[in-house]
Amino acid sequence: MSDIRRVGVVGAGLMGSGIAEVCARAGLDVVVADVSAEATEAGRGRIAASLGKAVRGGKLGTEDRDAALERLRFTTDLTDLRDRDLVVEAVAENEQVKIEVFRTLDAVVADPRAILASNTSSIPIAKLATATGRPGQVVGVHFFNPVPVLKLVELVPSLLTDERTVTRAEEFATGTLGKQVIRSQDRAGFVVNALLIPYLLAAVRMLESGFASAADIDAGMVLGCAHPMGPLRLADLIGLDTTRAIAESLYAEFKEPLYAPPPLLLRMVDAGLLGRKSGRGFHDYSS
Ligand SMILES: NC(=O)c1ccc[n+]([C@@H]2O[C@H](COP(=O)([O-])OP(=O)(O)OC[C@H]3O[C@@H](n4cnc5c(N)ncnc54)[C@H](O)[C@@H]3O)[C@@H](O)[C@H]2O)c1
Repeated sequence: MSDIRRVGVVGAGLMGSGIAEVCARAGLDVVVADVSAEATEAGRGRIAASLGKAVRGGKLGTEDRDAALERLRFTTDLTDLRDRDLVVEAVAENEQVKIEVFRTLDAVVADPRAILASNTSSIPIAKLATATGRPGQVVGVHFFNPVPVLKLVELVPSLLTDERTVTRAEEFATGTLGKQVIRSQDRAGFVVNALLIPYLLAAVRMLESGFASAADIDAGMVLGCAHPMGPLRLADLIGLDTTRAIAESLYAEFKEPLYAPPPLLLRMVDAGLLGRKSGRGFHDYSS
């Protein structure tokens, strides 16, 4: 049984709010930090909406929903994470921003045994670990979107992670959160994104070249391959800024053209068309 009871989550976006929700539903005390009150309020709203959906779907009782909400606190001050046993970083996919967060967590989190985990999709864990004075305690714990629904967690030790940290993180993900774990070496993209992102980028290139419409590309993979959603809708769900950032990390690591983000994806992010979270991406979500 995991000894981790007090969890911190940095970043209250799509993933941070999902991670905070599953931790609160598992009975843990959770503090969620973001840069502004607007961001923490948006995170709180996302969690409340997701819990409401679980209640309506008969997966959660109203008392359990209320108890989960009571276990969550929100802050804009990372020093509120001082007493945490585990902190999961889920800020934007930007190496410099993440390194700064890890430096601060290293200075703030009091227990030297506490685990500092990253939900990064593609940034090497070793780079985040060496920003701290406790690289043995830093590990990748990569959840999937939507976190309350998808079972998988990729566990990514760096060359510097202690085996005890890996075991504790695995016990937490499986025993406490009920997730299924696969292990990956510390390579950009780990297992799933190294396979998934080239496929999503190929769909963007297909659209960009006029080969087929967005609706037909998505319908092709849903109806022809029984995928639950097509690649362009999936990129919209991940967020086009996040998809672009993961592709850039993969390209920087492997220098393979199949990982290079196509110009259409770059321009859509420049234009603020980020997918579902902004209301428009390859498809329209405004209504
Ligand atoms: N979107 C996905 O499908 C998905 C899946 C798995 C992993 N991830 C990874 O999870 C991480 C977060 O992605 P997301 O989709 O939740 O992004 P998002 O844009 O929805 O949320 C990022 C949040 O981080 C906050 N933030 C930025 N800088 C911060 C700082 N210095 N301190 C505190 N908060 C800060 C932002 O205000 C925002 O609320 C990324 O590393 C991403 O690669 C994303």
